[in-house]
Amino acid sequence: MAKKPKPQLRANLLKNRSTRQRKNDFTRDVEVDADRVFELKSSERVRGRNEMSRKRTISGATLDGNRIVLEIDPEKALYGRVLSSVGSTQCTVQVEDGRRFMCSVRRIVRTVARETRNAVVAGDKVWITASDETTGVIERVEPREGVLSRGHQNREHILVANVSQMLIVGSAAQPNLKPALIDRFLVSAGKGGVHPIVCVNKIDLVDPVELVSLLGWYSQIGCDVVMTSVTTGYGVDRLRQLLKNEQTVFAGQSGVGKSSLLNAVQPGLSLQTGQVSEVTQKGKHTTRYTQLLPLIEGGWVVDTPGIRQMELWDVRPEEIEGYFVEFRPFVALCRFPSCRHYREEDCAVIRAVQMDLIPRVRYESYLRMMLGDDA
Ligand SMILES: Nc1nc2c(ncn2[C@@H]2O[C@H](COP(=O)(O)OP(=O)(O)OP(=O)(O)O)[C@@H](O)[C@H]2O)c(=O)[nH]1
Ligand SMILES: [Zn+2]
Repeated sequence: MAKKPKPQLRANLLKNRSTRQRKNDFTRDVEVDADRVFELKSSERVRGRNEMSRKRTISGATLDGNRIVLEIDPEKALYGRVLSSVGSTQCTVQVEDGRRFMCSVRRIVRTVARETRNAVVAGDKVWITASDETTGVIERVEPREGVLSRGHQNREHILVANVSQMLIVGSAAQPNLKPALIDRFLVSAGKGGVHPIVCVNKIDLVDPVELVSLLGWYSQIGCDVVMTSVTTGYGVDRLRQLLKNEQTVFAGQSGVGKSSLLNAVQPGLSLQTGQVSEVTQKGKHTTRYTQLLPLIEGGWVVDTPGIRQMELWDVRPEEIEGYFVEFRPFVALCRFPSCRHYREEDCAVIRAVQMDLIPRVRYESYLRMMLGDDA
């Protein structure tokens, strides 16, 4: 039987390396599709075609709607998850049967990625072919859901992909609970499209009744809420249940007990924090990178310094209001459509705060974020 020809896809690719250019060999229809695929920024689109883009034929790819899908060999390919990616070239992938492979990335995978730097990131679901027992090549990256990133648009740096929830850890005391910080993390979770869980640890140090009203508010705006004490073991089982089969990023200020909680959930977990030595012109540095820690009961957690310090995640001031979900019923009632709910006349949000329909702590968090006061 004649061998089925490999599907071919002609696409207008962002030029990411300088090889020969082909001119005048495009068809208009495909070109439009390809533009959609790459969602070129308008600034890039107005540049001369020869400067920024060129035509290429990709063998072994098909178009699924707007997306280029790279062909894989179903007999050979293994499905897995990227546990860590150092410099986006050396990726550790754990496949479904639990084996781990150190993988490089097939060049075409970078070529079809919208941004080469983010072609493969920790958390990605990928198809690989094994070269031997311990090494392999990444052949395809599945579409991402729940992406935590830093920076904007074409300067975006994706920290971790396919996160389903964020565990926002605070401590009842030592250090004191900081609702403003919890609220910042909530905005980040909202922006990344991941479900928030508010965890208040060290409840052995206070009377839990003091926390009920605040935590009630968090529960009302759709967060899961859990109180824990690593010292007494209170709440640890419930936390373990919340983490099971989920992809969870740990966030929270230093000293609140994130590492202690990880170890309480699964002994030894927090010791696995990733570290690499990097030699640069300024000498040798130790860089910690994003690493997924698989849970024995299913799912995985991410606990990385870069992700813990969420103040790095830029959210524009005018975006913030949208992440304070309890403001929503009132925003439309403000006199000015552009109301920032700060000093404007006839602001329905401020009225709602005065009537205790919106908790004052949440409103204060909003103002701090909107006005850029991180103190
Ligand atoms: N009383 C009390 N102390 C706790 C509890 N959980 C953690 N601690 C203590 O709090 C301190 C900080 O805990 P860590 O687990 O290192 O906190 P962390 O959030 O990982 O801190 P960073 O690594 O700096 O981000 C340690 O001395 C822990 O023993 C708790 O539930 N109750
Ligand atoms: Zn207003």
